[in-house]
Amino acid sequence: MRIDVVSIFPAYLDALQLSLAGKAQSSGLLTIRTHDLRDFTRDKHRSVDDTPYGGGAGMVMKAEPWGEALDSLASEQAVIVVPTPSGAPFTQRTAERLSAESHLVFACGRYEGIDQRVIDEASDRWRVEEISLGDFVLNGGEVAALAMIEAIVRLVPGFMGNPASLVEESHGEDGLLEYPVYTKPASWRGRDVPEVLLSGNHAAIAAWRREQAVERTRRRRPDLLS
Ligand SMILES: N#Cc1c(-c2ccc3ccn(Cc4cccnc4)c3c2)n[nH]c1N
Repeated sequence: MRIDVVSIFPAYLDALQLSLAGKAQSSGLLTIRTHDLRDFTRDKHRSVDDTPYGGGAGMVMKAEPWGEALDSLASEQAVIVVPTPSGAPFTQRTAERLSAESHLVFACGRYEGIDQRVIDEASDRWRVEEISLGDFVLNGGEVAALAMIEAIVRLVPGFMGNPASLVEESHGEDGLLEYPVYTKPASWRGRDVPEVLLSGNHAAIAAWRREQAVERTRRRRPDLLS
């Protein structure tokens, strides 16, 4: 999989070179490249924003640099992912679907957003997905792109050292939240690991974990049970 990320703050995405993403890149599973939108400007001030038509507060990202950037970076089979507060919710299903793609181009906006004509023109040439990380307001798309990319690349076959760790996950196939987890020591500050987890009785452990997952989901995310 190839991922290109375009931003006026490309250094925001440096974290992707760490941890698993960095390892996957060295193994050839994944190529992640970040790009500065200003490198696609043609004026001496390297302008990327201007005042909004129709008035209103803030600035809007100019169409020209984005057009040049997508022309240069997006392959025919690319999916253009546009993080935006007005997008469709990003879910585990979204991550699963995008993890099957060969090329993703993340367009990270700032200010009040990107000139709509960029999205409209791109939609005539590529698959475009406007996606929101959640119902809260960020100052730009970079943090959302980081989260989405991490959720996506960990599902790429061969990426996670132990694929089994992908099986029992919160928001996984059964739609429940994850059960509580414990490790050594068996007793810590007077708090003991639940006996069943030390029993070696795998059926009882599985039943306890399911019960915990259902109870946790009922308390924290009743919407997942409806
Ligand atoms: N995904 C996602 C997001 C964003 C987000 C993503 C991209 C941009 C580009 C600019 N802003 C600021 C801005 C703020 C308010 C209105 N319009 C724009 C962005 C916010 N905010 N919250 C999310 N879940």
